[in-house]
Amino acid sequence: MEVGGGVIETWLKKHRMLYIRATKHPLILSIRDGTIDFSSFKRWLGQDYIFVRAFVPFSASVLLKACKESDNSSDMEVILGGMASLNDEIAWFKKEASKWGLELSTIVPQKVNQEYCRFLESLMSPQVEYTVAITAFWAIEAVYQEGFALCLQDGSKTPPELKETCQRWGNDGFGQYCRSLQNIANRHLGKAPPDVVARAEVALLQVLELEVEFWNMSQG
Ligand SMILES: Cc1ncc(CN)c(N)n1
Repeated sequence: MEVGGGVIETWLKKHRMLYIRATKHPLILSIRDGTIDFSSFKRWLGQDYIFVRAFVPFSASVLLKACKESDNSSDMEVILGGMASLNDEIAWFKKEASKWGLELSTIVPQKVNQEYCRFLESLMSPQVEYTVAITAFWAIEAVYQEGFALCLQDGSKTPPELKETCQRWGNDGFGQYCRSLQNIANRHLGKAPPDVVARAEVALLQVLELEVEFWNMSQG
């Protein structure tokens, strides 16, 4: 439970407006207030399935970097735990898609999704430092955690059909996982040279921008 007072918290204050645009996007707010257009949800579901499939090899690359570059063996265990739940996540997408009558094999990735997947690929290069990759990895998970947790708060009017989706990323266990990733990122950022820290900040901003665009794309 170390979270607080690290580089990440400084950045979240500095880039607060962008962080809010990513975590409290109108699409998320429309889930929370029950006004969501289900065609937007279906578009998001199909596109996110493609994204998550690209996220798996990125996660594997972060795991590899952790094994090679981290001084703490628990980093590997935290990342491995996240990867194990990605296996479950892919199965969930398939089940959810069939519930909504979506044929996943026919879905074509939209331009923003392609850009996001290309960004993940760029981070998979061995030249990208573990500190930069783990910062992006944390941000990608944290944005979903924060956004979907909002839809589970008391007083939210999330439609019953979407509760399971919100639980997937908004649950407390996933919240704890994101805090563990944040602690790892903070620990590495705290001892990284300034050029690496600067690249990690750029990666964070890229994630946040892409997340906003991903929601925009889903909204149609
Ligand atoms: C676009 C996006 N961002 C983040 C997550 C959470 N892994 C996701 N599934 N999709």
